[in-house]
Amino acid sequence: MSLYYEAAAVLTNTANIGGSLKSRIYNHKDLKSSPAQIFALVTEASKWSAVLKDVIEKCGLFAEEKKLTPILALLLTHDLLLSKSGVAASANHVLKLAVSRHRARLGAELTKARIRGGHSTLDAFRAVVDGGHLDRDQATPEHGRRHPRWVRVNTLKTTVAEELSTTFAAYKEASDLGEVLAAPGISKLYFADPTIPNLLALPSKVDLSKTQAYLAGRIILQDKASCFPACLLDPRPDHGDVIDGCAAPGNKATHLAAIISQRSSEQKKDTKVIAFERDKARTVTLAKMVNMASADSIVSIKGGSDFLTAQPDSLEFANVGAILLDPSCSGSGIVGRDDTIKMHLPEAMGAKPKSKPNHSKKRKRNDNAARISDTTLQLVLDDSPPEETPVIDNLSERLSALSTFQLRILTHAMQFPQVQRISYSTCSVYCEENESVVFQALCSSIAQERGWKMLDRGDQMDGLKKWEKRGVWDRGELGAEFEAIAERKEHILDACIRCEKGTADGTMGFFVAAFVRDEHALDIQSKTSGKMEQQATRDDTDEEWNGFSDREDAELNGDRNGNNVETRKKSNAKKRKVRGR
Ligand SMILES: C[S@@+](CC[C@H](N)C(=O)[O-])C[C@H]1O[C@@H](n2cnc3c(N)ncnc32)[C@H](O)[C@@H]1O
Repeated sequence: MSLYYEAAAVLTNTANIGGSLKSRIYNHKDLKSSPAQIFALVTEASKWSAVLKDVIEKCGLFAEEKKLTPILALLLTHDLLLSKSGVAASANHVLKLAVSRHRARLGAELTKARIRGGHSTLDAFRAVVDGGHLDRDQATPEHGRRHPRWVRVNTLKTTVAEELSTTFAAYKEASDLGEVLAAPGISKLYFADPTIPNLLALPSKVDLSKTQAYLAGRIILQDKASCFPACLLDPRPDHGDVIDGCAAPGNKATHLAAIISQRSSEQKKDTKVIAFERDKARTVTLAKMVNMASADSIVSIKGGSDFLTAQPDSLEFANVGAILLDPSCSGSGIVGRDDTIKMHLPEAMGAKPKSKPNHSKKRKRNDNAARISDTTLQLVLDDSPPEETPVIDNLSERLSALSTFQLRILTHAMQFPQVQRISYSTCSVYCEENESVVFQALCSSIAQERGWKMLDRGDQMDGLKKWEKRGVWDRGELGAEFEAIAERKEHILDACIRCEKGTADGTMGFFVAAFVRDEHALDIQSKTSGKMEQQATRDDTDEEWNGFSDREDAELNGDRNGNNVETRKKSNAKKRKVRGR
């Protein structure tokens, strides 16, 4: 099969592989042409498609060439007029003949388009197309405002200065985020984010997926809002280990690792991130990401493990002082991706295209990678793992189930005796999953008993303190169930942080809040546990010791404080009756 038939088959997805352009090409086992050649042909032709559609239609190609489909006509016309090596087929190949017969008329139409656009030469025209300036429509996503390509520099492996002088050496510094948002999608511009350290904003369509920095895990593609939780949690060496309760694909876990590593080395402490992930398949992605980010020595993965079954009193977590929770949510804040290619397909005058690509009926539910209409074909370029998949069906039912689960996981985290800080985040725009969960958690018996309160705005890291979008309450008067916090409502909302999608901030829709323990409550607890510990040790001397079981052996190995495991286990069991909701 020729290069053109194969490229058209990839675009119409006849092999039913689905997913992004890259996965359709690179996961296709039977291609005769080189995948790189097909990828280059499709992406180059898409850049020119707004011009070529016009050229082909004005030339009336379909009236004479009945065998050409719109996609084939576009790909062949591209190579005939714009590729240095011309159409990649033998001189008498049926496809080559179908377009080369019309070379003069097609060429004349391209010249007219060039002159109409005010480009003096084909090279000048090419520079404009390559710069992404041609098609405003192509540069602007459906939600109206452009979304930057956010890049977190992984300080476990490199520094911002090093990346600016290598990966981004050809990039110019923008004066503000607005300049990045207004620039054509593939412009070489960057803006260093003032809120989050080591974060850069680039124009939306800059493709970094083939750069050494991306392939080696020196840079991580992570939305600005998704960087808020680790910064708000602000883990310090004296907090001890940190749990990430819902970790895959691993953006926040690797971000935590980077922050911890920087601070531990400053203070020579050896802290780690314990990353829970319930889903086995997503655990594989998490492990890959942790490895790629060189975070293996800091992040310990508990794959296929439900955080809700983690025992707060277990010795394994005795050194845990902070927990990051980013549980499953409705995903309603997720922004549609901008890294798509769009092909404008030619039509015969007054007629529909002869061969329509695979229609949406055949698409899998929730497959956002490809969208097809009669005149345009749109495909996501590559498959970076999403943090969350948006809920589409039965939203109100799902919101109720999600918020129940979110509250459960948050109050579970509040039960860990040594934990001093918790961050709670969602990529949801709904109050039910955000402020409402925070209010309910603060009113829970465990929060009251353990002295959990909000991390006040004034105590948040500098960039987040200055962030203007704060919590909102759109559910009217607070009911009796919130009596315990009614007086502090505004104060609590001011401690919550929101990001809105489709604004000049360039973020997705997001929510994050952090909780800390009242110093007084911590004091009381440590005195109480000290007394209980002494009592438990006295009790233990009266009991017969039967040696360690396998599980206890494992726990012994995990006891980083070198304490007697039996003593600790028994005393822990007596310490407290944990109460959640
Ligand atoms: C929103 S995603 C987390 C994104 C991640 N924090 C990041 O930044 O890359 C939620 C993840 O939590 C996992 N999850 C949900 N409930 C869980 C539980 N009870 N215990 C552990 N993982 C859970 C889901 O499988 C999913 O991978």
